Amino acid sequence: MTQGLTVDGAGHEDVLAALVSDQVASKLAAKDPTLWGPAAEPEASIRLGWVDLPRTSRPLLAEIEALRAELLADGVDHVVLAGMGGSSLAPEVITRTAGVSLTVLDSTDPGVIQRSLGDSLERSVLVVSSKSGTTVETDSQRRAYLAAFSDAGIDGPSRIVIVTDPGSPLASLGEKEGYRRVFLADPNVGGRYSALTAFGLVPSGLAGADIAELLDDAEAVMDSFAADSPDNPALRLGAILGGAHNAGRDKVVLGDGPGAIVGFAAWAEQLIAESTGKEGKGLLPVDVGGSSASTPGWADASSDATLAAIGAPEHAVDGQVVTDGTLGALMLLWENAVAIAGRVIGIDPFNQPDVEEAKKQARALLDNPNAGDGLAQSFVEGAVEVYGSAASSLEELFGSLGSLVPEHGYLALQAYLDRDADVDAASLRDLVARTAKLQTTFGWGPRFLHSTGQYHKGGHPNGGFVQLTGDVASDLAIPDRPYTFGSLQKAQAAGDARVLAEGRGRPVVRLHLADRKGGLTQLLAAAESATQKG
Ligand SMILES: O=P(O)(O)OC[C@H]1O[C@](O)(CO)[C@@H](O)[C@@H]1O
Repeated sequence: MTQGLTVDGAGHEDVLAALVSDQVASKLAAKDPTLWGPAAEPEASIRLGWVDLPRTSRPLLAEIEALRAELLADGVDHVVLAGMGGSSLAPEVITRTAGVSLTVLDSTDPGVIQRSLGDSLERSVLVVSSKSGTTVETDSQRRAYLAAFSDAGIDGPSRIVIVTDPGSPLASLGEKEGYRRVFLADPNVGGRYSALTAFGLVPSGLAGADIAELLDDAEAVMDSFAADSPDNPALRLGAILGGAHNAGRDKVVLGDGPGAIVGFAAWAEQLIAESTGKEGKGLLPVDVGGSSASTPGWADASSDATLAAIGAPEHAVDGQVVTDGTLGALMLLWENAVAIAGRVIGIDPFNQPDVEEAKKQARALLDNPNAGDGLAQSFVEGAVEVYGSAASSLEELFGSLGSLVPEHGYLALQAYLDRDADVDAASLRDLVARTAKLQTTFGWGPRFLHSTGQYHKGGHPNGGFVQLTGDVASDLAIPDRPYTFGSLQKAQAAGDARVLAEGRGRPVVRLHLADRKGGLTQLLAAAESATQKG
């Protein structure tokens, strides 16, 4: 057993034996880019920097600590992070685990942005994190903060810290505009593998998390992942995940045990979905929140899912795998295991071929907003407008969602709303899963587009999609852009709906809340009633 880490689970011993005899673990530790076949080799050759980050990231620690001290000396102690997907999910879980405060802006909802701008601006530093330096959400948030700093008489550039890849447009902008600091991250690490690079460490360290301990915890298990042995926990987890996929279990249910690391599943979702969900294959991560006998998707999971607990589950289930340990150890474990599962599944775990399409559609819709999502209006019930459904009432709609997809398909709820003010939307997941008796995911848009979005478009073609959108009470301009946050959010939902429905032939239903609060109350009541009847 590796110190600080447990992987408890069995199965697919043949797959494990093949991985051992092919020396996959030692080759991965040596950054061998040939492990995923010739087509993946060029990408893999520039994406394996993550395997030894617990050692190579050490020099960053002193730099981050020095900047934190400087900011604190200036009275700046409120850290806000603008970043999507791999540029924010790791800092979110790291800071939550450490119990320190970090405001994560990974939304285009005008209410979310306005609330953040109104919170302690005079004490704020904005960390703008983007590997590509071109992500529209992140750039828009940077613009909004610069304008707000300027309006408040604060020197904006001195309050902006950049994390990006060398040579990106954001790197040059940061230098040109004289931002407080530009951290150049290791370019040989992709976004979803970047937890232990500057992308994970800078915002977390500035917010006060013990990032040295995080690296220590990861380093403590790193060498055990290089062993070509059936006892190697990463090899075992990779064999279970990949072997299960190839035997028809195309979903991984992530169930938090009591006291599990909060937010780990949201981080793992991106790693699993973006890495494996492509070419009509892959593992759909389903974050079910708990792991009790009454958690929909956990105890009642069927033969299409592998159950993976984060921490010991409340309700043990046959065939489950339990992963437990420190955050640093778990992150490195899952990164290794997903890369290994990618080899078993037969895909390139380091590309994300289907993500760009929805971005293109959203850009086109910003230029031509009247084009919409192409879904016809079905009916209006109270504050809810329904598009793309054959049902004639909300209760009927919730009662019939399961029939949208084939046996062992899945449903995805995608809420382009405010994840604090409209948090009740997340309760729909359990109700829908219970009624449809299908694995059901829930994601906040546009956040999920940079996470599970790749799987929904590129993975197994057996998903049905329910978008939730809402009227905006008070919109917010994006400085020097011809669109607002509200219109960007709308275009992102419509763009993704178009790619899913027209591009991929997947069923898409949209529920638009003309009044968010009232509409959500109606949706919950209708879903509850469909559950009772179902
Ligand atoms: O760091 P960036 O370049 O802003 O990208 C953010 C996220 O967007 C994606 O490219 C997907 O859209 C992810 O892979 C990445 O983590």
